[in-house]
Amino acid sequence: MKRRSMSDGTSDHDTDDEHFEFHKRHSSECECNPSCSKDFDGNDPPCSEDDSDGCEPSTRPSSDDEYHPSSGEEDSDEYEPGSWGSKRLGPATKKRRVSGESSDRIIDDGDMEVYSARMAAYYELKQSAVMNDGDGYSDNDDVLVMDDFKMPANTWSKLYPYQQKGVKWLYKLHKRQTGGILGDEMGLGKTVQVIAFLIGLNYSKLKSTYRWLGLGPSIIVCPTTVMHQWVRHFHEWAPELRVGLLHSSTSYKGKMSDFVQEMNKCGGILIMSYQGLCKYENIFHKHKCHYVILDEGHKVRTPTARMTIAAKQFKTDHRILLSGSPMQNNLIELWSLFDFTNPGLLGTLKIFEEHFSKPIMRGGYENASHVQKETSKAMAVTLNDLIKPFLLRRTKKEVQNDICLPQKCEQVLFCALSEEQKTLYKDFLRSDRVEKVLEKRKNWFSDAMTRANALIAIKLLRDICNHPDIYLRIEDDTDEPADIKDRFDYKRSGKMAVVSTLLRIWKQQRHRVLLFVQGLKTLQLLQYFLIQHDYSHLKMDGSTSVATRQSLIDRFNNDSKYFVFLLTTRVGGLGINLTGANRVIIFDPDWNPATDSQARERAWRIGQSKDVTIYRLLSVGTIEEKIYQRQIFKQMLGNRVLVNPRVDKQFFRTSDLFDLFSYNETEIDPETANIFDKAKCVKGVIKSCKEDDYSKIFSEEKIEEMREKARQIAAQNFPQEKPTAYQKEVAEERAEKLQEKEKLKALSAPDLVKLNREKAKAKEDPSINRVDDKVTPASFGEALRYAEATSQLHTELVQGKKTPDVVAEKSRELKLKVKMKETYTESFRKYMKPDKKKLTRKKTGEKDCKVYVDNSGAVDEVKVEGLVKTEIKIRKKRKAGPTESQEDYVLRKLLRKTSVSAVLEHESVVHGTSTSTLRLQLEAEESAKKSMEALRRARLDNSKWSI
Ligand SMILES: Nc1ncnc2c1ncn2[C@@H]1O[C@H](COP(=O)(O)OP(=O)(O)OP(=O)(O)O)[C@@H](O)[C@H]1O
Repeated sequence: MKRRSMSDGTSDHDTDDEHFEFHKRHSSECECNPSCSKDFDGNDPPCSEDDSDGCEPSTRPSSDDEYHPSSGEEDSDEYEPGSWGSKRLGPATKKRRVSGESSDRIIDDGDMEVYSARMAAYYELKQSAVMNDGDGYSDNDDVLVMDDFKMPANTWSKLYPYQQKGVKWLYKLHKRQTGGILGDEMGLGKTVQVIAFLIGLNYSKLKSTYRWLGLGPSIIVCPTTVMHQWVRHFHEWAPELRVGLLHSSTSYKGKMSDFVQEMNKCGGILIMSYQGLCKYENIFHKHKCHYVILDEGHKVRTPTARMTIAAKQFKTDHRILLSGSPMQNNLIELWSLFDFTNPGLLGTLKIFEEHFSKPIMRGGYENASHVQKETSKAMAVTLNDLIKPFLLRRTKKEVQNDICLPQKCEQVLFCALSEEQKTLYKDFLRSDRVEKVLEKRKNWFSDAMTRANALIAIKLLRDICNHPDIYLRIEDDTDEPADIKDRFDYKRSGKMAVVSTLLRIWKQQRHRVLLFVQGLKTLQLLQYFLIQHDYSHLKMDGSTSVATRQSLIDRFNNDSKYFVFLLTTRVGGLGINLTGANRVIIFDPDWNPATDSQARERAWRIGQSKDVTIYRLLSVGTIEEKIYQRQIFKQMLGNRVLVNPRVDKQFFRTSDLFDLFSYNETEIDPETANIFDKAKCVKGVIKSCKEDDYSKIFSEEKIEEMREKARQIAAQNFPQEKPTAYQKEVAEERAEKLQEKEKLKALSAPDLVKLNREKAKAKEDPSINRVDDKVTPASFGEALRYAEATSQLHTELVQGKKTPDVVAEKSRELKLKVKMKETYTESFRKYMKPDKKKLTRKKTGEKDCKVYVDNSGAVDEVKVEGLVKTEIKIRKKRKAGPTESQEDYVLRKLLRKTSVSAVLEHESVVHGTSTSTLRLQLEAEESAKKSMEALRRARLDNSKWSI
């Protein structure tokens, strides 16, 4: 049998695929290596795809920790030949990069020459008036934030109020010489808060316990993909700080040990990747540093992983961890994060596991006794109280008043398998491979071989769910035919057929899409599909070189010609800003709920101006449903500890292997929808809107484009010497709209937020309306009617049907009525409702074109057939039909025309279910007290305890 070769050092490490290949090649019985510890939920093996350095040692989950992290990591620490020693930037390149001319790549300050040139350019700019950028602050103004902690006023003023609170919180930790977790939801500006805090430290010149004045040398560890984003943020917010990359893409030219020393001496900031932690640990552990900040710090959630151990070795008094998803799979992970920031706070791992992790987890199962449930709750309350001072977490909902984000709608789509997939799925479940796994199901978790076999079997089931080709190509093990791209048939996959419908509609609606997938092979097939359909797209996975990732991101965000960004969840899902898109598809679920949430948050974050819709696709009745259910379990567990420990939540019972290796063909009623019976589940067909409610089908731009086309045809067929008042009005309106669009494009993120806030305010207060450029107390409806009536009077004046005097008199009357806020009378109505226009259809002679002309002879409306599939009728003001949003329209189409059988609202699944339990508080509290006592003892014994 021929095998496809393993990926080389620079390939994607973000998929299960290599892992699978590894098993296939190294196993005997079912070709699986029993020593591999990747657990049932997709945890990391030593050979894990995410960890090219082999940072992760074997970690064996205990049976109680049924759900462990999935291999979270995203990338290889790609090596560019000749870096460190030989990579040189020509002076021209340097100059261009420093001056910020069109350059794809962001360059760090590793090379002293580059830094000096950047500083020279910066000071030159600062001298000029440009730097007094209208904030109302001069460069010398500062703000006394608290105690002696100061900050330049123009930085402080740019922070949102909740961010200012975040900076104060960081300073409080600093004063107490303790660490903490900044756990704000993704996209709320954790990076910005940390940089502002560091600017403050630098600016305040406070004395530290060590020899540094202000800010000393600091280290930021982050995912490889966002290293350049950090550099960019520093250059924007703290241009004077020297920031170097401890990575092959740095501009430094010498040995890395010299580089670390140089940066340490000059108090610079080193940015490095998690892979770098293992690679360079011997170098940076020699130096003491002021601050160590772990961005996406949940990466150190596995206590025994090498990168976790390396992170905990830094010589520093101040440790900050940033993570939008601090708890992902279980409580041990939370322990590991606090063990980095506040060593000893949660006792030893053993004590924590026994007294917190297990009881809280057990009480979460559906079959837990009342005592277990109450104990779980009491322990969660205790744990929540313990960590509260060291964890700051704000959700987007909580700070909505500050940031005014547009709406987000997140749905789970249950897609049926295609007939071919169903056959493959059922055959596989009946195969020897599955039988062997199930034979040993009693001890499957403790037996490495069975666990590994189960993992492979699950992987294959997931492959079938994605597309038969992925599975068949592995099973047949034939060479990839050259014409696979052309022969590829997406319809053989139920989910891909749904993607096809979604993309078709979204293309019409002019939305832009992030398409996230887990595996490389699925990614490849989806790319074939995009090419076949001529959808312009970009792609990013682990094989994309680190240095070009940021420029790809920028390209997508800034160039609307790209319709789809195809990404692997692990590479594209972490830390980056992709606000250019407003539609997200998560093609297959990850065991780790945070992986999918992180992906979705790339679009719904500060800087997004449009409403965002997210679709998670699940193959109904299959393993994917089970994975999703476990995601919810984990998410509820996280909420119990981090959000509200007092709330009862209905969890699941522990799983049986049979449960995972089963297939429920009932497509109409997905199991998940039944479990979360209180969640909003849309089954069947949504009430339809009027077919001609085109605003739901086409984007505003598209409709405007069609209108324009119609106008052009009308103008050709009915040339008029003078434009009518209506036409003038329309032209003016159009010009205004265009201007507004241009303005919006030029707005910065905070200005956009400000604008959104004003709009939201105006929506809330219907009494604020502008008539004749004055704010009137009239209701919006009245103001509109007034505007219509005035416009009608004006038309009649132009047509010579009324004299100027009469029009002026009537206008005055109208104005008066609006101002007096009267309900409109008969006489008023007379003006408001102009006679119905008698429309006559005229033959234009041009094919596919109908023009309607009103009785005054003016072209009222043009209908162009064939321009788009459906006839477009754009009448003036149509009475609003049943309000169907674009999302409802899409769902209706999916339910009617594709294999989607049901839709669940994700948020209502996570937050909406509850069951009442008997309260056995006394026993629970007693148990909680005992655990606290054990923890106290553990703390005393723990030599690491430092607070
Ligand atoms: N006060 C602000 N003014 C302008 N832009 C801001 C501000 N705060 C945040 N942003 C912008 O919001 C976006 C998200 O910020 P950032 O990347 O820091 O979020 P995050 O919380 O670190 O997200 P994640 O958890 O996904 O990494 C960035 O583009 C950032 O520039």
